[in-house]
Amino acid sequence: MMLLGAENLTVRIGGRAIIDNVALSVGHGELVGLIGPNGAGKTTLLKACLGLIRAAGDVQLMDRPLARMTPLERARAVAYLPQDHEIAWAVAVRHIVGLGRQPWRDCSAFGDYAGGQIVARAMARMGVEGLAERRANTLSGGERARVLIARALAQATPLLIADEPVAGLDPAHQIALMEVFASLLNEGRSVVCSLHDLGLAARWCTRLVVLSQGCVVADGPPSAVLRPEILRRVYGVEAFFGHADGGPVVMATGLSKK
Ligand SMILES: Nc1ncnc2c1ncn2[C@@H]1O[C@H](COP(=O)(O)OP(=O)(O)OP(=O)(O)O)[C@@H](O)[C@H]1O
Repeated sequence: MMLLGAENLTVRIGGRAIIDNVALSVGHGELVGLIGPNGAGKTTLLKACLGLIRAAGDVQLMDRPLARMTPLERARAVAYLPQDHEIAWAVAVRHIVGLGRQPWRDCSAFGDYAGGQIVARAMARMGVEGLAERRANTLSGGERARVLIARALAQATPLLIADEPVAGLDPAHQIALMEVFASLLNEGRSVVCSLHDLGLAARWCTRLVVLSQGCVVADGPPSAVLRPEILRRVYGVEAFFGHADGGPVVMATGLSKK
């Protein structure tokens, strides 16, 4: 079963194809990094896969047409972390994370017990247990991001779609987050996340999809995708490629000569 299957996906805004005939499929146990320059269409593609914007083409979630799923069915299939990490409400962090349980409210045979455990686990995974009673609108940017990721984890969906989840996180929290994502794969769950950090993409993702001007220009394992000619063509950068303990290292070192 595919968790996500998108075909012939096209998004037109103001007469321009922002997403141009894209195919994207995600199976179980994949950590897919969506990379590409600013304005390539990453956010638009993720939103189209979630049914959040109008798109032509076919999207299936767990082998079912997205268009025919109810909002509740969608919420049980996929969790979404938007790029904007705003929390306007002055409510306790544990309530924000608890919102992730909303799609499952009526189906626990044990009342709130199982849901409470899942919320606690999600907060522990993201290291925000100590913030449980804090008002969410008093958090730092990085804390807010981690709380919202915990909320998405509490939704306990097979698929998590995260738009730039590491933005605003310090290096330790970036790595911790990628470790959390990787740990979901053992449970058969999958993550699709847009990333700007090629080093994280190289080291943690099982697969990279490169978007450029609304088109997928590469799709494969990081070692096949993060090649000098692709980075030069797509980003206009030269990069350092190396190896360190535990995996590959990629870092943009300069702009390519025009
Ligand atoms: N509602 C809209 N109206 C006009 N243009 C739009 C709209 N939404 C997106 N675009 C344009 O579509 C293109 C793709 O935007 P998108 O946000 O998907 O890119 P992105 O790859 O996520 O970029 P970034 O890395 O900067 O976040 C951009 O040129 C953007 O200006």
